Amino acid sequence: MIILETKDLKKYYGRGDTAVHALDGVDLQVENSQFVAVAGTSGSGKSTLLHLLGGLDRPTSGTVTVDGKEIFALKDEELTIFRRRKIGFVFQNYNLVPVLNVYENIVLPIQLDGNEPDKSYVDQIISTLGLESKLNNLPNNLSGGQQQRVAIARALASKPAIVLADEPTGNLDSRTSQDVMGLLKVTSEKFRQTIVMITHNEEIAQLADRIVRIEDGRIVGGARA
Ligand SMILES: Nc1ncnc2c1ncn2[C@@H]1O[C@H](COP(=O)(O)OP(=O)(O)OP(=O)(O)O)[C@@H](O)[C@H]1O
Repeated sequence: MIILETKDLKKYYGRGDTAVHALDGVDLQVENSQFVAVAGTSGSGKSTLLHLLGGLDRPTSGTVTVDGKEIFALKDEELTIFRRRKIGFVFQNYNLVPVLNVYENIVLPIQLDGNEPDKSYVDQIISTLGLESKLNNLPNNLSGGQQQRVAIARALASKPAIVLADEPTGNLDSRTSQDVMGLLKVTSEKFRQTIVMITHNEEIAQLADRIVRIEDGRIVGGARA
């Protein structure tokens, strides 16, 4: 089943002759429970693509369909709710709330949506990511790799349709990067979680199930599921 699809997706910054064609007609399909890396050099359009897949920005033209819903047909408020329910984000700089402990951070998006966490599912995620002994810690007392594991747990906990990861190992040393990548792969398999990760690092990209290559705002390899 296709869980994520873009059609002729374009994002231009500016107008006329000086416009930057950050994305220039992207057609992409991602199968449910796949772990996909989007790889490309700096300025190729990776962040622009990820922002559009997550509904954080609107395209110049084209569509993004997540779990059967064309997201840019939604009004801003509807899109905010859809994003909270259907998309988990993992950022390079973790984006944890410093005054909340690890457990509170993990269940925060579920509570913000007015729901109770599925305790057994959250417990499975916590144990898979090896965070059982850290649940009462504040993020500042954790290493970078541990903080990123918390961010991954938070992204997974609400069972989103897709997890979008923006250079998730960008702030980590190479050994910790390998650990975090291994955990992303394990969680994708164990929880049948679709993950789309952007990276400029070829070694990191190689650990995904599939590599989509982007150059100058166009997909040049791996576009089809
Ligand atoms: N807000 C903006 N205004 C104007 N141009 C932009 C804006 N955001 C991105 N761009 C341009 O769009 C192109 C694609 O940028 P994008 O950030 O998507 O690339 P990237 O592959 O994520 O790069 P990096 O790996 O360096 O983060 C680049 O030429 C960039 O300069």
